[in-house]
Amino acid sequence: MTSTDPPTFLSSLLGRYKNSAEQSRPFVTLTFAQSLDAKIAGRGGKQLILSGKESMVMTHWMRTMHDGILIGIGTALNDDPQLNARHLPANDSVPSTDGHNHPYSLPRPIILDTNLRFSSHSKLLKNYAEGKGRRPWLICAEPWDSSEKKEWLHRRTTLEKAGARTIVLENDHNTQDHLPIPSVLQTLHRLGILSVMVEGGAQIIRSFLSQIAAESTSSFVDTMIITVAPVFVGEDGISYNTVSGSASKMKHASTAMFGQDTVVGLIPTESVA
Ligand SMILES: NC(=O)C1=CN([C@@H]2O[C@H](COP(=O)(O)OP(=O)(O)OC[C@H]3O[C@@H](n4cnc5c(N)ncnc54)[C@H](OP(=O)(O)O)[C@@H]3O)[C@@H](O)[C@H]2O)C=CC1
Ligand SMILES: Nc1nc(O)c(N)c(N[C@@H]2O[C@H](COP(=O)(O)O)[C@@H](O)[C@H]2O)n1
Repeated sequence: MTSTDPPTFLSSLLGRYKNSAEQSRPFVTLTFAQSLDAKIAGRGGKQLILSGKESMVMTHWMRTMHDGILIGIGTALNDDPQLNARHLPANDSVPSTDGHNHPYSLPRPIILDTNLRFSSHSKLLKNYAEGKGRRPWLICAEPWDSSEKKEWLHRRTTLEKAGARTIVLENDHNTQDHLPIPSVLQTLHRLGILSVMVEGGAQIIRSFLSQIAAESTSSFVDTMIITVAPVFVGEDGISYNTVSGSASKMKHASTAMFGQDTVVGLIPTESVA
């Protein structure tokens, strides 16, 4: 392995993603970093850098191995993330594969944002405007209440002018509920996203775990990659909470150490390892 190759841990897990005509959704990797006491953020949602340098580099490799990277609007507003691969080694000998000014293939940022609360001053939009990142996609839904429509349309115009692409989900749901994961995935697949890395936060992780729990097999998550940092956050930290019925659907595939962090890979129970 050279410094310009992804870790074997990732290529073994994600090399299973082979597209076929029967596939109607992207391959899904659910991934996040947690503490020993299963917290993903600090008190009141304060962003915590739990991953050490080595596992953060691993996460950035993982980003380059997916067509899309999906987060919830809670994470987008709280963390103002960049979702790029800036921790990877500079390598001028590798040409950009996606027309942007960087040597690695960057995933498409995708934000589940029903009501278009995303900020037009976000780092994702700034990076896109500067040619340093892909155009972010916002998945949203029209409000059912017609009195909210005008404001919603105004926000949509503002965000599109700032560079975002808005994707309005078919109106088969109520905006009081979360965007339905199956239609989000089908829509992404139709738009050419064949693999997606789901990075969080807490509610998004919970929605995907609920989806796993609801199916007889894990037909919505192909791989879970969890970085466990050797720290305790304490009881006022934010947890995603386990979802009853999801645990038995995923089984251990491999574990690797990246610096001081333990990174665990899980695959659907019915898969052949
Ligand atoms: N340690 C780690 O690896 C990570 C930690 N984090 C942390 O997580 C925290 C943010 O988590 P949280 O506040 O829960 O926000 P999320 O990022 O999970 O976003 C939740 C919001 O997304 C929207 N949404 C739309 N569709 C769905 C759906 N199907 N399921 C769930 N949400 C949906 C909802 O807002 P609406 O109805 O308005 O659309 C919802 O309130 C931050 O503290 C961040 O630092 C985040 C990522 C990784
Ligand atoms: N792998 C990982 N380790 C942590 O310790 C984290 N806090 C996160 N968070 C996720 O990464 C996003 C920040 O990305 P950028 O550094 O801005 O590119 C954050 O929003 C979470 O999605 N991940």
